[in-house]
Amino acid sequence: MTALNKSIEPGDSPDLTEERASGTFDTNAMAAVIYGSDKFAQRRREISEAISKIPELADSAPLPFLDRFGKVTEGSRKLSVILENIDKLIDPSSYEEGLHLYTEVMGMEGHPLALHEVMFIPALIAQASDEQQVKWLGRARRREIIGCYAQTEMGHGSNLRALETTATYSPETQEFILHSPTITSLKWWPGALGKSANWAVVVANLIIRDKNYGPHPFMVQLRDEDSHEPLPGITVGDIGPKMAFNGGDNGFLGFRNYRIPREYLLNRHAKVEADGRYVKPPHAKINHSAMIRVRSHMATGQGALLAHALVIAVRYSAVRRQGYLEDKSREVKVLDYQTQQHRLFPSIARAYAFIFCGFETIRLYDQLLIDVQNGNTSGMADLHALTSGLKSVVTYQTGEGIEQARMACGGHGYSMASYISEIYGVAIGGCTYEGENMVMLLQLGRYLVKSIEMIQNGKSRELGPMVAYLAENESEIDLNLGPNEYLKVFEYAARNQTWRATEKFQKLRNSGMSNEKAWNQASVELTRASRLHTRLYIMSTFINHVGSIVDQKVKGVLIDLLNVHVTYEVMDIGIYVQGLLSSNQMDLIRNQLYVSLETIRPNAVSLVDSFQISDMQLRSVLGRRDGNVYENLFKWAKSSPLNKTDVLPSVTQYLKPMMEKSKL
Ligand SMILES: CCCCC/C=C\C/C=C\C/C=C\C/C=C\C/C=C/C(=O)SCCNC(=O)CCNC(=O)[C@H](O)C(C)(C)COP(=O)(O)OP(=O)(O)OC[C@H]1O[C@@H](n2cnc3c(N)ncnc32)[C@H](O)[C@@H]1OP(=O)(O)O
Ligand SMILES: Cc1cc2nc3c(=O)[nH]c(=O)nc-3n(C[C@H](O)[C@H](O)[C@H](O)COP(=O)(O)OP(=O)(O)OC[C@H]3O[C@@H](n4cnc5c(N)ncnc54)[C@H](O)[C@@H]3O)c2cc1C
Repeated sequence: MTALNKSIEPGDSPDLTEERASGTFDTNAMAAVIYGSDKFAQRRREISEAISKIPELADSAPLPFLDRFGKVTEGSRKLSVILENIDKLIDPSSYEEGLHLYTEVMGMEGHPLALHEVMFIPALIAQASDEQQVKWLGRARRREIIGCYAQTEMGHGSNLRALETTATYSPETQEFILHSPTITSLKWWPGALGKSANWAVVVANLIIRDKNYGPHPFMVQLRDEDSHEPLPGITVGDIGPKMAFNGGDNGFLGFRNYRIPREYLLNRHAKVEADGRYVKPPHAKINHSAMIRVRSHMATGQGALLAHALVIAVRYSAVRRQGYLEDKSREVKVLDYQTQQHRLFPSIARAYAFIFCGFETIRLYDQLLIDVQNGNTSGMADLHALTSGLKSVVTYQTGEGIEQARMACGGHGYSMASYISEIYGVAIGGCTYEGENMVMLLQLGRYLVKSIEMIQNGKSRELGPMVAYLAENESEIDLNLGPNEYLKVFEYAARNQTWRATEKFQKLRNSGMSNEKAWNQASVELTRASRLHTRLYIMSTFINHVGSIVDQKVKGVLIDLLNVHVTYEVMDIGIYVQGLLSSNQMDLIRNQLYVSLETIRPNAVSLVDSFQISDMQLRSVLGRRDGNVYENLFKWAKSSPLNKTDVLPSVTQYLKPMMEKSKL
């Protein structure tokens, strides 16, 4: 009989082999569910295999031992090896295959093409006219040029209306004149802007005859295509080291009356005619589309980051032995402690939930893109609200889950040999980029308040399907019936909190307070409503996705995981359901959670193996597939540059003289 867990190999740690043997489902079948199809899951494995056969694609040293300069150079070196071999590795027309290739080889510390693929090309697809796409999209896709997305400034990121960079139209020359009037107007943060990109989509205020038409996207050449030197009128550079992404060159950019042709305004939606006449776009916020796209992809992206940390922590917890349970003759795997399971298993459930929820959100985005290209912008507000809440909740919970995974690895979790701190730094960047989380929760809050106002005005029937529950009355809850009942508990919590927050806002406003002040004083309550609404969406997409799975063994274990999810989530929001659930019912749910942790235990390693993240991609000594942690930890430490010599120059120069002096 072939093993159900496809990861068992001779030479593996017996502890991990034992875990893999206890798995009740085929990990390849689960990978097919995680990656959307058996075909793509298989392609991922083939690509990883092909990568492993090209030694130049491996890191030249463990990345944590490289300095900033080394990391940036390493990214570019590997990129050139990828591009030499690309036809051997992937189908270059497949975006997903490309993403897997980059993730595996380049890792998560940033590289020159990250923003080119994630924002620059998508911005051209969504915002450039057909003619402009002929001019630039092919060049970008062939990587003749490297692009980035330059919107945020030193002084303003969240409040786009206050951006200071101007693009003033000159009808005489039919050019836009880009200018950075102040220090705070310098573009600041855009990935790959500092040293790599030679072109950028720049967001600047469009000014025609002294009238400001607000932020618009412009295609701007930054550097000479031969020498790569910045063009006259451009000041550009790297913003320095960051919490993570240190292989990337987030940059600054300033313009000194820098001229670009009229045709360089990305004009699929808004146009400026030769005489300076402005043609309005079909929706005022259409220029935000590149952000909506990334936010739509963030649930799967963050789910994958959480998965990385959990692969490390769960595998390590199955080989780490510390303390005793009943058998005093052998120390126990730390994964057998209930506290360890409680720390890790709800996060496994969340990683799966984020990935499944991401599928649905990407589907909604792809549909919106088609609709918008056909002139129908009616779905924009709904998706904006949904993705604003979603990016905020998944990034925050991913950060929480990764930090718990680090602590679950004890002291070795704190070492860069675990690589968890790098994953953490990358993940929590998501709490800030693509809209600071509080700001985005408040965007969803606006939408929820408007929904309540529709109900108050007798327009419940006009509510979209995702907010229809706000108009319902609560019903009795029978918690023995399974996940759908837990969904009702969440609906109760989200509905109650949304009404309370809205009523607080309205009461303050009706008391004579200005709209803005009332909004500010209700804003913490509003963000709470947004989080509950979003967690309800995540739970409902998880339930729907599991319902659609055909493989019965895979479905069985996902139902077990869903039980971990729904019971953990409801316990976590206990304060919001006090009016609905009795203390006996809360005790019942708590016990169901503990039972579900035990149920999932034999499948824990197989569930994380199913993410099929190769050792190369994981870059973690603790998370190695074979579980041979200790000998490799020692090897890793010995490879530290500090260990190249037994006596460091700093000792000879400073410590020795100090000790000698003290002897006198
Ligand atoms: C396959 C792709 C992979 C994706 C990545 C996946 C995983 C990540 C892993 C690795 C990633 C690697 C690299 C990427 C790393 C970093 C990239 C980062 C890039 C950036 O950060 S780019 C800069 C992002 N900046 C922001 O997000 C700014 C945030 N601020 C805003 O968006 C806006 O200012 C605002 C808060 C939305 C407000 O907008 P504003 O124009 O001022 O509007 P208001 O006047 O306040 O509101 C008016 C009205 O308009 C509605 N509105 C706003 N936006 C939209 C929209 N997009 N669509 C529809 N409607 C919108 C708003 O709701 C208001 O409506 P009302 O009816 O209430 O009036
Ligand atoms: C890793 C990384 C990569 C990035 N990549 C890019 C990129 O490629 N291109 C690009 O253009 N930008 C990029 N950015 C910039 C990023 O988009 C912004 O930093 C982000 O949008 C937040 O804006 P801010 O920095 O102005 O934060 P601020 O708005 O200054 O936030 C500071 C605090 O103020 C609060 N706050 C602000 N406004 C409000 C409000 N209205 N109500 C309540 N609270 C508020 C926030 O909640 C936060 O607590 C990147 C940032 C990072 C960290």
